[in-house]
Amino acid sequence: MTNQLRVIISGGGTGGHIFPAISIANELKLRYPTCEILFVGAEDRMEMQKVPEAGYKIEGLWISGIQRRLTAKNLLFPVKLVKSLWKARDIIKKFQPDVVIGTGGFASGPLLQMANRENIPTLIQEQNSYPGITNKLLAKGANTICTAYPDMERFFPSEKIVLTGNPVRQDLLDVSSKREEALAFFGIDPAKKTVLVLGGSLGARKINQLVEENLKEFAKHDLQLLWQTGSLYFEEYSKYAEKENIQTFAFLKRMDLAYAAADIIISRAGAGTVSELCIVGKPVVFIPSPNVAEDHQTKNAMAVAESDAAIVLSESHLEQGFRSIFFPLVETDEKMKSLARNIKKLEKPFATANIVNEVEKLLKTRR
Ligand SMILES: CC(=O)N[C@H]1[C@@H](OP(=O)(O)OP(=O)(O)OC[C@H]2O[C@@H](n3ccc(=O)[nH]c3=O)[C@H](O)[C@@H]2O)O[C@H](CO)[C@@H](O)[C@@H]1O
Repeated sequence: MTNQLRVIISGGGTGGHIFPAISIANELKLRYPTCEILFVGAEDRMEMQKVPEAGYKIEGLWISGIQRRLTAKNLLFPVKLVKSLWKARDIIKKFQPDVVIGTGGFASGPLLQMANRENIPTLIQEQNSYPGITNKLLAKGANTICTAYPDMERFFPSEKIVLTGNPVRQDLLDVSSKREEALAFFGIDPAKKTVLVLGGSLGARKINQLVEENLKEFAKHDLQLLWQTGSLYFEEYSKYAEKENIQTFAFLKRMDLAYAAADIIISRAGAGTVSELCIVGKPVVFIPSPNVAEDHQTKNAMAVAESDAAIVLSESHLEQGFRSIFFPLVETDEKMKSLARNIKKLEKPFATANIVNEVEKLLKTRR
């Protein structure tokens, strides 16, 4: 290792892989202010915008996942993979990292694969209770595997696993002190309850439809909405923002303030969001996406619900279940408070620090 620490972090495709990567980078910068950090992502995905916004350099690989159907994209996959492996090797040779960290998503595949070949130590971070395909493939070559859920020995070699929790951005750690700032930022009425609606980093069509169908009910209960539609659906739903008490967002840049303003949250159950909601400590109604591998969002949400710390509604029960559960809940202060108290007990605020401790252990082996 040279004097100046050099780290490559690779992950992306969705916010669920990008934001953990950025949190780890921020913690590294805090401990090693002069360290050089390079991100590697997939050329046309969200990380190419979010990472520079967070102040880091990123290089893109021409890579995507394999679709389950036979498509033109699939036919291109082997070509993309070979080109990405070459580019990953060039990046590694040029940047000379001391350690490479992967947070999941397709770009981390070729990058960590090449790092393994060059004998550079690698650490992977798995956010979910059911691992993504890239991390499953990379586990064999990785030195350390940081997980957020117990019992991951089913998927990964047990001697490499360290249960750390999911990294959460530093600015989300103290939302309780930001209530006033948040109300002013969104210009909302402190006398009314605020419902924050989250569809995950890409937005959720089903949740948007649910909110649209219930707009009159929200108004009847005097609730104001901060509604993250996702950029794909923003045009369709932004028209409602002309109504009083409704604000729509393609993507919320100040999640800290959105969480701080909320009295209750309706949300998808992506692993990162679940970890953040435990730290935020507010009542949550989860509507897990049924369209993810092994139904892992339901497992993420159920892990919280088992401690009486959140309500879980499956998409197939929304029509019968949502109105009869959500609106009475908003009006039952005791239940709202107990959900908030219980979810807070599940927080893991030191996950990022623990992951960087593991990175440091790997660096020592290299010295
Ligand atoms: C459809 C899909 O494949 N979802 C997966 C994806 O979810 P997704 O990309 O939605 O990821 P998460 O729920 O884990 O994290 C979302 C992140 O985006 C941030 N955020 C979200 C909305 C917004 O407007 N602003 C903002 O900053 C959240 O604060 C959070 O940090 O990755 C997760 C982690 O691997 C998985 O558990 C999910 O199943």
